[in-house]
Amino acid sequence: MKTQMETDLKLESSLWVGNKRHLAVLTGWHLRWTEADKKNPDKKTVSVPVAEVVRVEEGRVKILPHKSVEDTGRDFTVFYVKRSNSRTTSGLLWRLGQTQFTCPSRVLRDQWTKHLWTVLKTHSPLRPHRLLVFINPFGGKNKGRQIYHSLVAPLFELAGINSHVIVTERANHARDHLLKKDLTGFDGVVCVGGDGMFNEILHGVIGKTQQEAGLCENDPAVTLQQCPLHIGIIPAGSTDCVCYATVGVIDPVTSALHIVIGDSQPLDVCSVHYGPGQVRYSVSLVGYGFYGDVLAESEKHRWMGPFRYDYSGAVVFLSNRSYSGTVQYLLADPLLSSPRDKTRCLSGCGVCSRSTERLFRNSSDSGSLYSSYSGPFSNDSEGEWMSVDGRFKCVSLTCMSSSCAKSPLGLSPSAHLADGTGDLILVWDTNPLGFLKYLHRHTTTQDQFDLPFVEVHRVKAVRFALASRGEEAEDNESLSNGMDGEDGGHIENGSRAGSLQHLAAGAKGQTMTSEDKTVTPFMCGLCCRKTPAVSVWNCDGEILPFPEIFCKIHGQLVHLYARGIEDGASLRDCTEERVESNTTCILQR
Ligand SMILES: CCCCCCCCCCCCC/C=C/[C@@H](O)[C@H](COP(=O)(O)O)NC(=O)CCCCCCCCCCCCCCC
Ligand SMILES: Nc1ncnc2c1ncn2[C@@H]1O[C@H](COP(=O)(O)OP(=O)(O)O)[C@@H](O)[C@H]1O
Ligand SMILES: [Ca+2]
Repeated sequence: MKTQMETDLKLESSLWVGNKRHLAVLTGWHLRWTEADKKNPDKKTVSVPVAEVVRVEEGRVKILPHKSVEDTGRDFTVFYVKRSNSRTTSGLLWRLGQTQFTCPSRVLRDQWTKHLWTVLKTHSPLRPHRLLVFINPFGGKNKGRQIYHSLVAPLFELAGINSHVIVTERANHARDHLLKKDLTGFDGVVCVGGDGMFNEILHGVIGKTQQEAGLCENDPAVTLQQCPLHIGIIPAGSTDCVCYATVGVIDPVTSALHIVIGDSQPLDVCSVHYGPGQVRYSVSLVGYGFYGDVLAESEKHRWMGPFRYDYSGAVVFLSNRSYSGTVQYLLADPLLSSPRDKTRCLSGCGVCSRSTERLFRNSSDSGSLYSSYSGPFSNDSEGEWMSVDGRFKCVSLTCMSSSCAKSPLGLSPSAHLADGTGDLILVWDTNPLGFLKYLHRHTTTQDQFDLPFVEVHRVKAVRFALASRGEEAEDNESLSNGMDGEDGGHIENGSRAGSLQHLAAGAKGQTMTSEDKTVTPFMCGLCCRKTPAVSVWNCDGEILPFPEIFCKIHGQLVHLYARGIEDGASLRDCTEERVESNTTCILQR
C-alpha cells in the first residue's frame, strides 16, 4: 500500500550532471536520474533509495582532500551509499557515492533541496544525531584509533553526527562507563574493536537498560527489557565475527555507512548464568572444550595478534582433548525453522520478521522497539527438554551463524540473527582425523553437520553440567578401551529434564581444581600426558572459568546499526531500467 508521502511527493525536472542533461525524479522512496540523450540507446538510470542518501548540500561540494563548497546558486550535491562490485566477501561492500546536480534556476534548486531534506527526515527515524564511540586501541592489529579517525570520523562529520569519543584505557572501561554515566541524549554506542570489545559494550548497554527498568538481570527467570540504544560496530579486532555475521564484510567504511543511515538489525542475545547468581551475555559463540581451550591458550600469545588463534588452534588440536558432561536443552519449535534446512539468514529474512511478530505477540505495543518482550518461555508452551551425557570434543551454542573470515558460512550456516533461538552443536569425542574433517568443513561449503559424531539442535535454552566423578572415571576407562571411534559412544536420553527454574537453580558454579586432572590418551595413542578433566567456556571471546552454566536465548534483545547480509541475488532485477553496475538497486525487504 502506498503511503501519503509516496503518492503526494513527486518531483521531476531536467537537471545537469556534469555536461549531460538528465531526467531526475524524486518520489517518496527513490531518487533516480537518467541520461536524457535520445540518441544514446545505452542510457543508464541511477536509482538511490532515499533511505540510503547520506547527505544533501547546496552547492558543488568536494570532501577530498579537504571539504570545499562552491555555490553558484543553481547546484546541489547528493552523497549516498554506493555498492561496490567486489564480491570477494559474503556481503556487499559499501562506498560513499557523490553526484553534483545543476538546476536551470535557483528556485528549482531550492525546491529540490527542500524536498530531499523532507523525505530524508521522514524516511530515517533511526539516523543517529549523537553517538558515544569507544575505541579499543589494542584490538586486532592495534589500528583502532587510525581506522576511526581516517575512515569513520569523516563520514560521521559529513552526516552531521555529533560523536563523543573515548579511547579505552583498560579492559571494562567502556562497560563501566555505560553502567555508571548518564547516557541521556545519545542515540547509540559505537564499538571500534573486536568481538571482545563488542561484548563489553553489550554488557554495558543491557545492564544499563535493566538497571533503569529495575530488573534483576542475574535471575534467569526474568524477562529482560529491550535496549533503547543501538550498537554500531566498526571492525578493528581479530575475529570480528559479530560484524561479519551481521554485515557480511569486514570493512570499516561499510559499517560506518550502516550507522550513518540508521540501519537497524535486531539481534538475539544468550544470557549465560553461572556461579552464585552471575550472568554474562553472548551473541556469537558460547563454546566449551575445543573453543574454550583455544581461547585460554591464545591469551598467552596475545602478542601474535589475530594469528594467535591459528597457532593456539593447532596446539589445542594436537593435544586431542575431550571432556565429559551432561547437556540438557529445550528445543525450539521445529515447524518454524531448522538448523539443517540449508537456508541462510539474509537481509530482510522472513524467518526473523515472523519471529518479531511471535516474540512480541502479547505486548501492547506489538513488535515495537524498546517494549519488554514476553520472551520465549511465557508465550509458547515451554517445549521439550532433552538430555544427553557423554564425552565431547566441543559443545557450542550460537545465536547467529557466527560466520567470520576463517569460516565464511560460520559455525551454523542456517542460524538466524533474530529468531529468538540458538543452535546447539554437539561434537562427540572422535579420532583426530574425524575432528580435523569437522573443523576443515567450516572453511568450505561442505556440511559440517553431516558427520556421524556431530549433531545440531535449534534451542531456546541449554544447561551444561559436569559428569559426576563416578561417570568421569568410567568415561576415561571406556576411552582407554578404544571407545573413541567416529560415533563417539554417547548415552542419549530423550526424557524431559525438568523445568526451567529447576535447571537454572541447578547451575552451581564449579572451578577446576588440581584433583580434577585425569589421564587421557594423547594424539594417536603414541604417548600420554595429563590433560584437565574440565575445560573453560569461551563466551564471545571472554573466558568463563565456571564449567556449569545455564543459558537462555533472549529474542531481539538488542539492535545493531546493520541490516543483515546483503546477497547480490537478493537485489531485485530492475527490469524496466538499466542500472549502473556499481550503483544501488532496490532491495527486497
Ligand atoms: C583446519 C582449519 C580449521 C578452521 C576452523 C575454523 C573454525 C572457525 C569458527 C569460528 C567461530 C568464531 C566464533 C567467534 C568467536 C569470537 O567471539 C572470539 C573472540 O574474537 P575477538 O578476538 O575478535 O574478540 N574468537 C574466538 O574465540 C576465536 C576462535 C577461533 C578458532 C580458530 C580455530 C582455528 C583452528 C585451527 C586448527 C588447526 C588444526 C591444524 C592441525 C595440524
Ligand atoms: N585499553 C585497553 N587495554 C586493555 N584491554 C582492553 C582495552 N580496551 C578494551 N580491552 C579489552 O580487550 C579485549 C579484546 O579486545 P578486542 O577489541 O575484542 O580485540 P581482539 O579482537 O583482538 O581480541 C576485550 O575483552 C576488551 O575488554
Ligand atoms: Ca538466533
